[in-house]
Amino acid sequence: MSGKFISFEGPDGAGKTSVMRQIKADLEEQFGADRVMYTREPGGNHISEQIRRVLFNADNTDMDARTEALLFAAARRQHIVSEILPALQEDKVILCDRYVDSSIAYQGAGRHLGEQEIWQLNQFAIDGLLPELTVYLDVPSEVGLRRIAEHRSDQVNRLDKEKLAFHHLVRHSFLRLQQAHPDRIKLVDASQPLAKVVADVKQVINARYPELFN
Ligand SMILES: Nc1ncnc2c1ncn2[C@@H]1O[C@H](COP(=O)(O)OP(=O)(O)OP(=O)(O)O)[C@@H](O)[C@H]1O
Ligand SMILES: Cc1cn([C@H]2C[C@H](O)[C@@H](COP(=O)(O)O)O2)c(=O)[nH]c1=O
Repeated sequence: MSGKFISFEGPDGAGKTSVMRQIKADLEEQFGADRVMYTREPGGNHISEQIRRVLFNADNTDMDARTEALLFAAARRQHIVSEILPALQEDKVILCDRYVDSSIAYQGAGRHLGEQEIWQLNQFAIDGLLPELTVYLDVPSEVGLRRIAEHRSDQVNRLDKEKLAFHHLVRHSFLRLQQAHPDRIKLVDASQPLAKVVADVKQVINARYPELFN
């Protein structure tokens, strides 16, 4: 098995955490815990986790949109260097909760900074590193936000609190990204029951990496 970089994307409440938990457990059963790494953006190491706290602090209502975009890119850079590159060197399967597509959708479209501008900004951070496979969990914004409101109201972050119009812009940006990069980004209908979503995600991963979930 050689290193594999798989990212998971989706609007808030799409079910990434729930799906990735199951995918990680099943891969660990197949290959052993030391061959699989779950990690998340922004975060995954002590520097990026500090940036995460600044980004999601509900008191930071006056944060400028470009500041926000730069902080996400900075957290991404550190995460690549501290987590992703070493895990690739160690031939692990990397399950990464969000990556550059989230910045394009949330900051580029949601914050009106421009998708191309955010892509350009992030080139310095990612230095050419893209996942081989991105699983995009698609769910209508209303459904995702309802799930969060019903089950996770204690953990609502600064971005979850944005208005519905913001979340619509984010989702449609993800859909455009998927259409522009159909080889890398695979769409899974995440409005289905969780077990079916997990089964569909496994199928998508297996299609790219036949040795996984065979
Ligand atoms: N397919 C599903 N059907 C119904 N409920 C679901 C489904 N997937 C996840 N949920 C529930 O929706 C809520 C949000 O799920 P989860 O935390 O996995 O989403 P997420 O994409 O990681 O969210 P966020 O982007 O905000 O971190 C949880 O309470 C979870 O139990
Ligand atoms: C990487 C990244 C994330 N975001 C947003 C998307 C979500 O609202 C939060 C992350 O929370 P989650 O529980 O980990 O899904 O941050 C963003 O706006 N831009 C980014 O680049």
